[in-house]
Amino acid sequence: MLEAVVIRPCDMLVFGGTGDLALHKLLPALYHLHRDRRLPADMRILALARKPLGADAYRTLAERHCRANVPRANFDATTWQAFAERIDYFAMDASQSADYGRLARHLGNACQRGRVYYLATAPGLFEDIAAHLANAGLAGSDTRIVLEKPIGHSLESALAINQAIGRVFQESQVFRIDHYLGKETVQNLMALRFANALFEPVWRSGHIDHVQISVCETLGVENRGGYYDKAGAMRDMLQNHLLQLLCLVAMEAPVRFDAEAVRNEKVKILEALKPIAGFDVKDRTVRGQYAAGKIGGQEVPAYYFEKNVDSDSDTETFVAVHAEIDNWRWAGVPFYLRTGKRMARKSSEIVIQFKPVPHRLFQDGQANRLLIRLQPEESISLQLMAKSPGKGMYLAPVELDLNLAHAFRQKRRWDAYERLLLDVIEGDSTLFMRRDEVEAAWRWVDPIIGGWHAYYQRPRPYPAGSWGPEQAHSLLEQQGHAWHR
Ligand SMILES: NC(=O)C1=CN([C@@H]2O[C@H](COP(=O)(O)OP(=O)(O)OC[C@H]3O[C@@H](n4cnc5c(N)ncnc54)[C@H](OP(=O)(O)O)[C@@H]3O)[C@@H](O)[C@H]2O)C=CC1
Ligand SMILES: O=C1O[C@H](COP(=O)(O)O)[C@@H](O)[C@H](O)[C@H]1O
Repeated sequence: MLEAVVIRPCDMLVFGGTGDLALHKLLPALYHLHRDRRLPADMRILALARKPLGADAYRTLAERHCRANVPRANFDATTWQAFAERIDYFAMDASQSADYGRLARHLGNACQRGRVYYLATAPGLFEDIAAHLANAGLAGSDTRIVLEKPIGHSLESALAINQAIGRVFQESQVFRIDHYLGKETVQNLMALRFANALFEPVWRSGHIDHVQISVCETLGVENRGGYYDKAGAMRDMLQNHLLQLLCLVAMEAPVRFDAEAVRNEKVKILEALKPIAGFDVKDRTVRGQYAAGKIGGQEVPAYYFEKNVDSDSDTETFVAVHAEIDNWRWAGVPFYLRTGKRMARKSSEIVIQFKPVPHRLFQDGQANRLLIRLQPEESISLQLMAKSPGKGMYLAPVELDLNLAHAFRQKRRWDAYERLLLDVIEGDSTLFMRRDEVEAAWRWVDPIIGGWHAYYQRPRPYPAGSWGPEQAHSLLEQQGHAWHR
């Protein structure tokens, strides 16, 4: 079992402090934790990036983004002032070793304190940052490092990053973050499966017809075109978030709820994924790219007109995969995964479609369905068949609803990053990806990307505001299934 290393008092250094992630997600999450008195009282936050900014200018930038990203009712000037006193900024080029000497001098006595390094930068910088921190004597046993996804862009690059990080930090100091694991409903999926006796007997191929995991966004690539055009939906979303969701649906019950036990079970699922390579790639995957269309009544441009995107780009903004898990529990059960940008509605959900009853007594019966909704609202509902009132046995589906926001309405819903940042500070890596998980995920994804190149086909266009390319529907129709709406 991993020992959680207590590193208080500790500071947090955010590489990429001027970036989209730091300003939109990390600082608002830290603000909320500060407001709820969850942060160590003397914890300082040092944002790092190349942009030459003074600490005050950075605090002004941070305040603007926190005001925009924290619900109005939770933001007040007094709390902000106290939070802002924790924040400092240091301009440096993270790829230059000389800048780490300057950083050590800037930290001064704070060098004696524990530190969390949050790498909110492109993965291309991870190896340099780890090596330079070590050379500058800034990577002792009282430090932790948080790596944002995607870890690399292929198995080879992920191995190189993991090795470089492993040369400097013990695995127990490394936190590979996947913010989907911090979402309440995702953790509720584990509670549902492993704290209720009801589901386990039917949670298997004998009773489950198929599983759908969909993460549909209405957003385009916003101001992240430069990064996204090199990544695409497969590396940006499916390799990490969707495969993590699949693991939580499919894994065996861990013997304990701790980092090693949970991650041991997840990695078994990733290793049991049936390889998709060669010709199978054509039959079992669909890639798409959004064309011009309308979202919420507004005209939006095609992907290749987005800022910092190549005008001839063949990057996919949509991907759908028919996956299978080669183990006793799941043999023969299709797992359909789908994610895309600029789709008809923001909706992230997991659908567990049960098989029909073995012998039909009534005319109009439908098989049961469990719907786990992550976004926009969090809910879990089980569709059952019930008799419609009146004469005759006429059946209709009814929902047994667990509205989580309503059930726990007295409690503030935490953003995923709040929960995960606190876990890092407290040294709990249960909801973070272990090195072998990341590598197993790339081992499965790489041949699919390889197949796309080998049997080259441009991504199928789909109008912005639709549910993806037609071929994504055929992928399920071939098996007698359809995407849940
Ligand atoms: N944005 C999001 O919602 C999410 C992002 N992620 C991941 O987080 C990471 C960062 O994403 P995002 O914030 O969107 O990216 P951005 O491009 O918005 O930010 C990159 C940051 O890195 C800094 N940076 C770049 N090069 C250097 C350098 N040589 N030295 C020091 N700082 C540098 C930039 O500042 P400057 O140019 O001033 O140096 C900037 O602060 C990516 O890996 C992404 O996949 C993960 C989940 C969600
Ligand atoms: O990691 C990422 O996630 C977001 C979607 O996150 P969500 O919590 O809003 O569902 C996605 O937009 C982004 O491209 C990706 O890098």
